[in-house]
Amino acid sequence: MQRRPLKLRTRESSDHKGTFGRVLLVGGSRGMAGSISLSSIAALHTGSGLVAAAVPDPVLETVAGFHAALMTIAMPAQDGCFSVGAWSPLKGLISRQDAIGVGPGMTTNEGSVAIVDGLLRQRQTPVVFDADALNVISEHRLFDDEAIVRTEGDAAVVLTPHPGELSRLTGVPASDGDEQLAAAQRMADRLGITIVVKGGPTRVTDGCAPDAPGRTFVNSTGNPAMATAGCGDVLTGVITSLLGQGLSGWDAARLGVWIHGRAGDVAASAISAAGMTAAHLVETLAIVADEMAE
Ligand SMILES: NC(=O)C1=CN([C@@H]2O[C@H](COP(=O)(O)OP(=O)(O)OC[C@H]3O[C@@H](n4cnc5c(N)ncnc54)[C@H](O)[C@@H]3O)[C@@H](O)[C@H]2O)[C@@H](O)CC1
Ligand SMILES: Nc1ncnc2c1ncn2[C@@H]1O[C@H](COP(=O)(O)OP(=O)(O)O)[C@@H](O)[C@H]1O
Ligand SMILES: [Mg+2]
Repeated sequence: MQRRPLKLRTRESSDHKGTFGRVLLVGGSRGMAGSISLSSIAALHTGSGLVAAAVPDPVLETVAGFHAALMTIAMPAQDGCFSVGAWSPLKGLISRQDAIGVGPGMTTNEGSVAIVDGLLRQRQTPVVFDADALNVISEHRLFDDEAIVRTEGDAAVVLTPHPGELSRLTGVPASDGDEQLAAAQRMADRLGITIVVKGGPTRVTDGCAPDAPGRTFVNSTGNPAMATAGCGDVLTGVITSLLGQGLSGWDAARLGVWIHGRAGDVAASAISAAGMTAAHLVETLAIVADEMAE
């Protein structure tokens, strides 16, 4: 089996939905309802017990229509996106979640800024920041504030930038892969977080182990068929699910990119490199998910 980084335990008869975590995906907007739906369904297909999507009210029915098992929570909206009034009800949901994933399809409007800033300042629930959540961090330089640095005992923070998002976060051009990884390692060490540098191959770097600064994992799965809309949104749901199942940021990110790439490899050979979409990826994820525990 291609260098799986770690192994999940197998399921037992005494297990129940709570055993596998309750997670919340936050994102979506009119025109980008699919992104947060892919993240949410990916969390279900990675084994979460309970998954809800907190979305702007106008897209709730669209998101809910993607999967009967998915719960949806309507948030205050303006022009089809989160309004600044969305942070208050969302804040009230945090303590009940085992993990949160935020960013896919949310846009970088003022409602998104309030949500991302608030999720960065809380320390009790693990959070994956992806897509427009990363763009909000870049545009408003939220990482300049030392108050968001994670220390021992704080819940995990995992970032999942593609090279374009990482370029906005670090100022290092997407064309300079090695320097982008070095900048990500420095950022992970400074902030005490985990960063998934997506691409071919994907690398994971982590600053949470005092005795192993900048530790890095190079993923051995995945392929260019995954260069298609929504495949990163799927990964957000995978890592959120594994955080919700009790894994650390380092473990959830490494195992998450590994099983995500495995699903991409199986889907590409079953469908075709050009024809595969994120919809195929998220379905194949459900088929290969047990490889995390075999
Ligand atoms: N169905 C949906 O609702 C979808 C919504 N999406 C959302 O759309 C928003 C914008 O995300 P996008 O990623 O599409 O747009 P971005 O503008 O953030 O990133 C796309 C650009 O980033 C650069 N880039 C990305 N990967 C690169 C690489 N490996 N090497 C060099 N340059 C690279 C390229 O310039 C590319 O045009 C996000 O919120 C995302 O979640 C997308 O995920 C697509 C699907
Ligand atoms: N050439 C490639 N080889 C391996 N994986 C790839 C390749 N191109 C893209 N991917 C993977 O596909 C995903 C793309 O993420 P992203 O650009 O955020 O997609 P989206 O935002 O559209 O969902 C990442 O997980 C990335 O690692
Ligand atoms: Mg993306």
